Order: sequence, then structure tokens, then C-alpha cells
Amino acid sequence: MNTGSILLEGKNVTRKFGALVAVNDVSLQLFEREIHAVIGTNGAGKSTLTYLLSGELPLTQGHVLLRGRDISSWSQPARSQAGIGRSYQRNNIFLPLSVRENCRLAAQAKIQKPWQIWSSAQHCRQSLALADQALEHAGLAQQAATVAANLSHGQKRQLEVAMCLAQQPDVVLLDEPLAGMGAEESERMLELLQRLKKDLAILLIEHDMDAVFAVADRLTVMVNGSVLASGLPQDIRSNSEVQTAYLGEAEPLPDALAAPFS
Ligand SMILES: Nc1ncnc2c1ncn2[C@@H]1O[C@H](COP(=O)(O)OP(=O)(O)OP(=O)(O)O)[C@@H](O)[C@H]1O
Repeated sequence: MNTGSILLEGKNVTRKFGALVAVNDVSLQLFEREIHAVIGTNGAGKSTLTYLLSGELPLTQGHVLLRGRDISSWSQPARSQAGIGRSYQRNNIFLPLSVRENCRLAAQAKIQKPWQIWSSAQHCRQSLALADQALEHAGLAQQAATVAANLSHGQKRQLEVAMCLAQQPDVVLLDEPLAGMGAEESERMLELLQRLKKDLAILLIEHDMDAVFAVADRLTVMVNGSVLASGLPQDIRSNSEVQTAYLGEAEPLPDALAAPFS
């Protein structure tokens, strides 16, 4: 059982798109120094949930709390300033710029006024220091001078995480950070997540079940917008409803879920 404090909480979070209830009355708690994975079939509402927590989409109903404070009406930039960072399924990188400059801009977006964002890097000691720290943390310090376009796919995903870290978040929402990665790159990213959780709370959306079960401290399973189950990995693994939800999709049972039954 996690004895840390709750950093981010969704209470009865609901989002409708017309008649479609994409996220339906979801409650979830994210503790400090924890990786909380949200898994579920395609279209279950996982990404929409992250948009609701980060403030990119308004709630239809429910509340979002950061350290116990209701931030439901706060904009995405206000939530980012308050410590909620995120990386996206889509690529968010300026490809012609160096790795360091991408991180520097991310840091500067947090510490400077938006209209000053393009000011010279030489005059931005604070943002450069944050960028270097984030690159070190994300294992990309060696690539600082590399043009982002020349990074491998896995390194680009690492850079997205580094850009998120450069904004000094307390909570990070990661949407499929392993997508499109090979085994070695995935391994590196999982090691990074394990390192990061010593200082942060991480909400992880991921389809790779073996990876999820390797790093998650807690899991929430979503089906058709609703929470089917939430708990410790061993409880989720042995939950017959979770097994049925995956089998019901006529998809092969992921190894990580099948393990205890094989
Ligand atoms: N802007 C939108 N307008 C209308 N419907 C949307 C919108 N965004 C998402 N949806 C719908 O909401 C549902 C949940 O989508 P969401 O992307 O959150 O699922 P997901 O669990 O992240 O799926 P995946 O694992 O495939 O990324 C889907 O039916 C999707 O088509």
C-alpha cells in the first residue's frame, strides 16, 4: 500500500462528445513516487482522461484536484505552472533545433512570459540550466548538441520526456511513451521511468502489457470510458473481469495478463 500523499486526483471525471461518453465517472488517485498505469482496449478513453487531467479538454462533470486543491476550472497552462507535465502520443519536437534548444524552449515556456520565448539562448541561463539538468536526467546529455531530426525514434520519445522534465513537474502524464520503440529503446525508457518515479508521480498510458506490469505500482483498467478495475498489479492480473474484457475483444491475452494462468 502506498503511504505517500495524493498528488493528483480525478473525482467522478466525465467527458461527453455529443452522445458519446468517452470518459464516464472515472475516479483515480495518483500518489507521489508512484507509476500508475491506465490500460484498456482501443477507444477506452485513456487519452481523453489525460487531456481532462492536464486541462486540455474541459470536464463535462467531475473534479480534478492537485494536492487536494480543486483545479477543475484551471486552464492547461495554469495546471502546467502548478506542476502537471505531460508528453503526447503525437510528436511535439522542433525537428530543426538541437536537443538542448528544444529543452531550453520547454523550460523557458514555463519560467518566462510567452512573448519572450524566442529570446537568445545566451541570455537564458536559468532555462539552459534546467534544460541540461533534464537532459542529464533523461539520459540524453550526450546528444545535447544533436539536431533533433537526427535522433532515433526512441531518442525522440526520450527528448519529449526531457522537455516535460525541463518544466520541473511534480506529476507527469505520459501517453504511450513506448509506441514504435524497439526492445532496447523500450528497456531504456522503462529504466528512465523507474528513475523518474523517485522524484515524481507518473501516470502512464501504455499498450505494451509486459512493460506496464514491469514498472507499474498500481493499475487502472478502463473499458468503454469506465473503470473496470483498479488496484495493485497482482490484483489486476488475477481479476476475472479484466481477463474477460481482453478476451471479449477476441484479442490474444497479453503475456503479462496471461502469465499467472499459463
Ligand atoms: N475530440 C473528439 N471528438 C469526438 N470523439 C472523440 C474525441 N476524442 C476522442 N473521441 C472518442 O472518445 C473515445 C475515447 O477515445 P480515446 O482516444 O480517449 O481512447 P483511448 O483509450 O486513448 O484509445 P487508444 O488506446 O486507441 O489511443 C473514442 O471513441 C474516440 O473516438
